[in-house]
Amino acid sequence: MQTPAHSGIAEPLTYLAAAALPAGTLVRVPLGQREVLGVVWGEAAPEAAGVEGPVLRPVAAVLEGLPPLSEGWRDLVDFAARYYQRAVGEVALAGLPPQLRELGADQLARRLARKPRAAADAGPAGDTPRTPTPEQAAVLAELRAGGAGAFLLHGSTGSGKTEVYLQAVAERLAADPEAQALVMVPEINLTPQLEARFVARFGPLYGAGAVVAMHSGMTNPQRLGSWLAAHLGRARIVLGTRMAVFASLPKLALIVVDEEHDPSYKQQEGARYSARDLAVWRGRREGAQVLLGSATPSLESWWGSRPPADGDPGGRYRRLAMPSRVGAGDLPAVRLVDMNLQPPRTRLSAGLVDAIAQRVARGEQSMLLLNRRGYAPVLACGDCGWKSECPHCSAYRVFHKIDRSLRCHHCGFAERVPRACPACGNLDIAPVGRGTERLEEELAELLAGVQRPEADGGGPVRIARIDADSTRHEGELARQLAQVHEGAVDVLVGTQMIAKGHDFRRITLVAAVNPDGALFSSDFRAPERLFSLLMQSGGRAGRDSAWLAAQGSRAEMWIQTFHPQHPLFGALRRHDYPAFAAQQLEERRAASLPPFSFQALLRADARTQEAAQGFLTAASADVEDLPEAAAVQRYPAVPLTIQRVANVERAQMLVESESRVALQRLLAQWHPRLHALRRGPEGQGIIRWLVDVDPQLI
Ligand SMILES: Nc1ncnc2c1ncn2[C@@H]1O[C@H](COP(=O)(O)OP(=O)(O)OP(=O)(O)O)[C@@H](O)[C@H]1O
Ligand SMILES: [Zn+2]
Repeated sequence: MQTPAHSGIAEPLTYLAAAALPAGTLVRVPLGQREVLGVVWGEAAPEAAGVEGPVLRPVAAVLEGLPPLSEGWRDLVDFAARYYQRAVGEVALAGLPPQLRELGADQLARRLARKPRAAADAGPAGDTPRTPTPEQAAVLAELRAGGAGAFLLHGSTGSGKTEVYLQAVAERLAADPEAQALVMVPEINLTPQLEARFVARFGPLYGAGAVVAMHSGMTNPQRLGSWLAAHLGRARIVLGTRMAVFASLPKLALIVVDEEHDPSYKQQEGARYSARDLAVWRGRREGAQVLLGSATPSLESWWGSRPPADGDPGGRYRRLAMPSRVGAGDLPAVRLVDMNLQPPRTRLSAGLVDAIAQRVARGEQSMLLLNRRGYAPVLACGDCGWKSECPHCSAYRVFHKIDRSLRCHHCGFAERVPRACPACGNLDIAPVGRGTERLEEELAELLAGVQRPEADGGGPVRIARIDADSTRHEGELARQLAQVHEGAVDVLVGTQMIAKGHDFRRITLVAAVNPDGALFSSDFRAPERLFSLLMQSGGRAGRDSAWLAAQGSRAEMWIQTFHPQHPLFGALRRHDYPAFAAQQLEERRAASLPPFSFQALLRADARTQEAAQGFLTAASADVEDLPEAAAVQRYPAVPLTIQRVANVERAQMLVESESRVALQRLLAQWHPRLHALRRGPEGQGIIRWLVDVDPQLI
C-alpha cells in the first residue's frame, strides 16, 4: 500500500489474514484511521508475525474477482522502486488506476459484473494493412525471426514506422489468441490519428474493446475500465503514454515504444522513472519482444544497439533500419539562412517570407516552429530598465497580448499588463523578443497581400497557431489539427507540439525561426534534443511524394541561424543522424558522460539557496565513508538554472559513476542517511529533497 510520503517506510507492511493469500492479491487494509488499497507482496517472515512490537491488524477485505497481479508485474514494480529510489508501495500504487483505491470490495464486484462492450460494435470503418515496402518487409522479417529481446528501429521520418508497429502487433496477436501488446507513445493527445488507426485496424478483428487507451487525459472511470480490460485479458492492445508501462498485462508478448527518444518518457515527479528503460527491462523479464522506434534515437539507445566490432561485443539491442521514405519521396532539402547577413533586427528573412508566399499561392501549407509561447518573453521599460520579472521566481513573466497579461510560466502568477512602467511611470514599455503570438501577428502583416489559388476558392492567407495556450480547452488541439489536415490552414505557427509524429499530407515547407538558443546550453543533452526536434519537424514536410511531384514542388526545411557553420546543422543538412550521433558520442566519451557513465541528481528545495546547498554538501560528506564513494563522483552543489520558483530556492548536485552498480549501491545506502540528515540540523529549512536517477535535464 502507499505509506505516507517521505515517512521513510520503503518496505511492505505486515497484516494478518485468515487464510494464506497468494502474492499479488489486491486487498483493503487498515492504515492508521483509514482503510486503503494494498497488494499482497509476499508472506511475512515468521519473526515478523510479532512476538514483540505492535499487534498485527487483520486484512479488512480481499478484492474478489480480480486475479492476483502477476509475479512479472510485481518484479517490475520492485525493480522500478529499487532503481529509482522510491518506496515499493508508492510505485505499485502509481501503476494501478486511481479509482481502484477508492472502490470497496462490493463496489468493485458490481463494476466487474458490468458487461464489456459487445464485440459487434467495432467502431469506425476498418483499416486494411498496406503491402509493406521492401524495407518494412525486411524489418518485419527480422522481428519475426528475432524472438524475444530488444530492437531499435531507426526509420526516417515518413518511412512508415507506424505500419511496421501495426503489422508486428497483428502478427503477434494472430499467433497466440491470448497474446497482448503494449504500444507506447510520448503524448497521446498529440497523435489522435494513431489511436484511430489502431482501433480501425484491430476493432474489426477482435472487437471494439480490444484496444484500450491509458493516459492522464482520461477520467478515472475510463482508466479503471482500461486497466480492468487489460488485467482480465479482454484487451489485446494497450495504447498509452509512459504510465502504461505499468499496465497489468498477463499475456504480454510485444512492447512498442514509438519515438523512443522523446523526453516525455521520463516521469518528472514522484518516482522519476524512464518508461522506455522500464519497457526494455519488462520485456526481458517477461520474455516479450521490445521494439523501440525513432528517426533520431536517443544516444543511449543508439549506442546500445551498436553492431559488434573487433574487441567489442556490440550493444544489447539489435538495430533495424528503414532509411527511405514510403513512395520514394525525398527528405526535405535543408536551407540555412545566415542571419548575420540579414538587415539588423530581421526576424523573418525576406527569402523565407517569399518562399512561404509562393507556397500559399500554390495551395501548399507551411509550418513555422518557434519554441516559445506567448507574445514576448519579456516586457521592458526603455527609460529605467524595468523588466517584467516574476516576484516569486528567478524568471521573467511572459507578455501575452491576447488577454494583455503578464504570466509566469513557472509558477503561474499572472497580472494584467501595467499601463505604465511600475518603476518609473514611463508610458512607453515595450515587448522584447518574440513568442508564437507575435510571430503569428507579424506573419499576418508580411503575408497580407498574398492570395490563395482561385482553384481553392481564393481569398487571403489563413494562419493558425498551435501551442499550449491555443489548446488549453478540451478537444481544442484535436480540432485545430483536424483543420490543418483538412487544408483549412495555409500557415501553421507553433511550438514543438506541431513537430511530433503528425502525418500532414500538404505541408511542403517547415521553418525553424530561431533555434540557436539550444546550441550553447549548459545541458549536454541540448544538442541531441535540438537535432531531433529539427529532424522531426523537417519530417513533417513533403510526406506525400506523389502529390508533391504533381504540384511540381519540393519539400524544404528552412533554418534561420547566426551559426550556420555549426556541425549540428551540417549533419542536419545531410539528414545524417549517424554522423551526428557519432560526433556526439565522441564528445560524450571524451567527457565521460552518458552513455559512458551513469548519473543521478540529488536535489534539495529550501527557503534559502544556502540551506539547499548546505544540505547537499552535508549529504555528500555523509557518504564519504562508504566503499563505493571512491567510484562515485559527487560534484559541488549548484543552483538550478531557474533557481527560484514560487519562492522556493532550488539546488542540485550531480552524482556520476562509470559503474552503474557502484552508483546504485551508493544511492541505496544514501537513502536512509538522507532521511536522517533531513531530521537533523542540516535539514533546517529544507522543504523537500529528491533523487533523480538517469536525469534527462541537467
Ligand atoms: N507500405 C505502405 N504503403 C503505402 N503507404 C504507406 C505504407 N507504409 C506507410 N505508408 C504511409 O506513409 C506515410 C508515413 O508513414 P508513417 O506516418 O508511419 O511514418 P513514420 O515512419 O511514423 O514517420 P514519422 O517518424 O515522421 O512519424 C503514412 O501516410 C502512411 O500511411
Ligand atoms: Zn513565477
